[in-house]
Amino acid sequence: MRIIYYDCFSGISGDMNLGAMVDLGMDGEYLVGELNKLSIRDSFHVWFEKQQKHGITGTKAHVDQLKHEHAHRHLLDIEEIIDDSTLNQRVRETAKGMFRLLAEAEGKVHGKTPEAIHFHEVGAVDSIVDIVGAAICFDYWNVDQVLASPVQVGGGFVQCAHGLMPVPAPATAALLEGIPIRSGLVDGETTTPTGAVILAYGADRFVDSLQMDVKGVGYGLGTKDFQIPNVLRVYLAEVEEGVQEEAQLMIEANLDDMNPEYYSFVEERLFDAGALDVFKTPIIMKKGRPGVKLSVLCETSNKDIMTELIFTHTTTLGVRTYPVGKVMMERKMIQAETIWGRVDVKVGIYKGKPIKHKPEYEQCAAIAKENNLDLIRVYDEVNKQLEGKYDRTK
Ligand SMILES: O=C([S-])c1cc(C(=O)S)c[n+]([C@@H]2O[C@H](COP(=O)(O)O)[C@@H](O)[C@H]2O)c1
Ligand code: NI
Repeated sequence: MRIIYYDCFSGISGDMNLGAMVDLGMDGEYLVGELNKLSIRDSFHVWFEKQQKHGITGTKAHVDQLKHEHAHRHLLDIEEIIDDSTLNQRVRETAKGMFRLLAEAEGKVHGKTPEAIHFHEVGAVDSIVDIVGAAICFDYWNVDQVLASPVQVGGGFVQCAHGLMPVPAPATAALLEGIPIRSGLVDGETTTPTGAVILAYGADRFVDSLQMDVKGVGYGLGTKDFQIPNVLRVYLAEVEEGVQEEAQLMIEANLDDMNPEYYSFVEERLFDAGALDVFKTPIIMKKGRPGVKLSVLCETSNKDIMTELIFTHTTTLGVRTYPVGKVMMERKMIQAETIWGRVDVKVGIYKGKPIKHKPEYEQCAAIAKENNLDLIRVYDEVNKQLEGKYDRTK
């Protein structure tokens, strides 16, 4: 499987992304030619330059604004600009999808609907170039999956049109919901709303570590200078199809003196903080005492927060930790149209072949309750609808 892996140790912004893509081998002239399909082509000049940061040679993308503008665009204005272009449909849909996500994040922050949002900085010409450019890049590389590392957001405060904003800026924080982030490596904004939306929309998965066969590496240089190299690294790589082995961590504690009511409380906290799994095993401890082994599977980088939660919310005085390899089948979601409505179905893919599927339990249970049916009948109907929809032998 061909992938692009975003290594966001110093975050991501729209121009760092464009620079990294050209550095990875995308023809800069092709990218500029595609961007010139926008009706606002006379308002910008995009060019690329090889530069160094901390001795790392990479590509700096320059987006010069040619006309002074005070345009405060709404989502509909931007959708119109994109639709008026001669860009291919996939690029137009991706770019509009990213702007909608951005508008939803801004809407959440400013208490407005996405349509009512008055984009200022994030709707300026350079943001349109960065986002449409990102859509052109995704279309150009046409990889099977886009993966990314946890995202460094930086720290401190940033000056923007709203005034001083905490880093990550609120729109960035809203866009990064559900995405693993790291903060505080530098005093400044390493990830902007535009960078965040590229990952929030474009990345299929976020992983701490990855086994890959690297085919190319590109560095996109940022504008600011930090103590760390302000660059975005991207890899073009092959990963083995069907199975993915990731290094994760198991944290365990044996408990024999805890109020049973505390378990669900700590479990909820652990899941909220990003635990990948939490489970309990009955055990017999010394002196014949019955107890419970609490096991928490998590990303290695979440060790401290998980340990703190276990120490704070259980009676244990210590935990055991050990690295585990987690082998995952590739998954894809498909839909089954049943007589009671649509049901999502997870398909497990091994070495490129779909070999099993599982209807989403919550949706089947809701249908069973609403229609006074037994669950087996609902599962049978979903399975019937999927017959011939995917071929297990291919
Ligand atoms: O323009 C708007 S509404 C805006 C909102 C926010 C919020 O977090 S809300 C933040 N910013 C800042 O503007 C610059 C530009 O970001 P790009 O993504 O266009 O590079 C950046 O510092 C944002 O934090 C703008
Ligand atoms: Ni804003």
